[in-house]
Amino acid sequence: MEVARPPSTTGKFVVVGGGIAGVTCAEQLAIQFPSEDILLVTASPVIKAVTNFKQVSKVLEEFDVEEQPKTMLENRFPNIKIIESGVKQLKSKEHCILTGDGSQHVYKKLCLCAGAKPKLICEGNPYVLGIRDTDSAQEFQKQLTKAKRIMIIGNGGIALELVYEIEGCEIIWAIKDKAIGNTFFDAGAAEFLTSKLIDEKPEAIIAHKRTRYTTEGRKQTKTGAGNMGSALGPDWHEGLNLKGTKEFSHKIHIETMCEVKKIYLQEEFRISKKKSLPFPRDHSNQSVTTDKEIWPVYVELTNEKIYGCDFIVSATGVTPNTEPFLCGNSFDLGEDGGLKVDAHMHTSLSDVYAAGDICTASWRPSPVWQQMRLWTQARQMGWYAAKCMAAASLGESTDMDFSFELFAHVVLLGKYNAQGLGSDHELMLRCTKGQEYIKVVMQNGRMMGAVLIGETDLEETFENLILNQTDLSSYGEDLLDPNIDLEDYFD
Ligand SMILES: Cc1cc2nc3c(=O)[nH]c(=O)nc-3n(C[C@H](O)[C@H](O)[C@H](O)COP(=O)(O)OP(=O)(O)OC[C@H]3O[C@@H](n4cnc5c(N)ncnc54)[C@H](O)[C@@H]3O)c2cc1C
Ligand SMILES: NC(=O)C1=CN([C@@H]2O[C@H](COP(=O)(O)OP(=O)(O)OC[C@H]3O[C@@H](n4cnc5c(N)ncnc54)[C@H](OP(=O)(O)O)[C@@H]3O)[C@@H](O)[C@H]2O)C=CC1
Repeated sequence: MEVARPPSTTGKFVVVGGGIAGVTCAEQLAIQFPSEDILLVTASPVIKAVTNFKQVSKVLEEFDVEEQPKTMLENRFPNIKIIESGVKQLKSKEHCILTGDGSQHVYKKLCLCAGAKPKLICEGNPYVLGIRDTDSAQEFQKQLTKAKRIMIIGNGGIALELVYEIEGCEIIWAIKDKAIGNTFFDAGAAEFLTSKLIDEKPEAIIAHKRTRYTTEGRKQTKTGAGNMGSALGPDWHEGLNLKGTKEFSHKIHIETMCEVKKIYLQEEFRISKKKSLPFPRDHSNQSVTTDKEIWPVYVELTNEKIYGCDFIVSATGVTPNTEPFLCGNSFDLGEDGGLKVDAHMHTSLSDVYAAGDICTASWRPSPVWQQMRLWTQARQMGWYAAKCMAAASLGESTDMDFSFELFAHVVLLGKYNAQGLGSDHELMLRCTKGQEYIKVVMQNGRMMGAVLIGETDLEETFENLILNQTDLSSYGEDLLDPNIDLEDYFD
């Protein structure tokens, strides 16, 4: 009897992942090698493409991201062949990958761009949700329409956006830090934002002006059970109705400096005979009042408070999605579990590159750059990985891309939170309540980073000051004097 043999391909370049990093990498390879077939293997039926890209200044960039059917990419680049199947195994010694549909694809150079997945506070609990892709965002929306109260854990990008966006549902927001938004802002910026929480949505304040995100036919793009879609991005909640069962707009209570100690399901909680707290309206009698409502799930915090809720959102960061590639391969991994890459986006395995959320940048970074798992960096890394793969295959050398000279993301520049600068730095602030918040981080008279919230028009000037490491000691505090037009001085 004849046994059907799995299809097999041989390509010079194979890219895994249909997110920003993988698609940008495949596009660049397709441009550089128009007569070669570039194989893009992805688990999701839709891909993420960068459109309307504009270099605003040396490092600041503006672009839109579109979720598109894969045929659109193949039409734009006829030499890109997309295979919709998840990689199950990497056989790095044989230079091939095996996919879920039973095929085998041989590569000369491979770039892994399989993204990351939510790092949940508790795996396998149906009341603990993470948000990553279109499917998980829709599941969250579905649960929210039935909810009266939810708990949000985490103090990063997703939590910050959710607390502003959700309406008609009580939110208990539990954070490890003293102030909100710690991943992106310091306490001063957080206070500026908190005072606005009541009257304005953050987009108006943080001005997500550099990236826009659109989906084509969101409903038709389900990835199906078990398959991971690519990560969402700015405006991901547009088109989702983030409304609970109640009529009010926002009701948020923040519990600071605490973590989750234990999660009880309803029955476990009943047996434990512990008491849960109502939504805190009056802090003075919080300790004596108990919640009469029966909730599906209860969360005990490390500050001993217990709240019942409909479900919990674990917005507690991501873990690089390395699992399908590790078996039988001795990759060097970063502390965060990502595939370590060198200054040429090359992993520790021969001819295997990585870019985007899956990788951990392990080169010696510029003093004003750090890795953050963001869209902007996924695009830059995908583009640069393609450049390095092309150069290596042509026997040419490459210089580190300029985008890694200075960290720049929306309103944040360089070491905006004095990351890694030790105690030997100064902060200067200019804040006009409700209008602008400007912070600069100075070290030895040089600007190392900045936060610019509001219409400050200082982005380019500050970018130049940081990149050039101009000696600003003679200006002292006048640097932020609103009567001095900095642009005239330094542009
Ligand atoms: C809710 C949310 C909001 C965000 N908002 C912002 C924002 O405002 N600004 C910003 O800069 N960043 C934002 N981010 C972060 C940003 O989306 C990610 O950093 C970026 O998209 C990562 O791109 P990537 O290509 O590395 O990975 P992903 O986009 O995760 O793509 C990974 C791809 O790999 C595929 N894949 C996975 N496993 C396999 C496998 N085994 N075989 C084949 N294919 C596989 C997936 O299907 C997917 O196509 C947000 C993230 C989330 C979750
Ligand atoms: N506007 C933007 O740029 C946005 C970007 N994103 C990106 O999407 C990805 C996922 O977002 P998100 O989940 O918010 O991740 P982030 O990495 O932004 O934030 C995670 C937050 O959770 C905290 N945390 C981690 N573990 C625990 C724990 N066990 N208990 C309590 N708190 C914990 C972290 O604190 P600590 O750091 O102290 O560990 C941090 O405050 C990230 O890559 C993020 O950058 C998402 C939305 C918007």
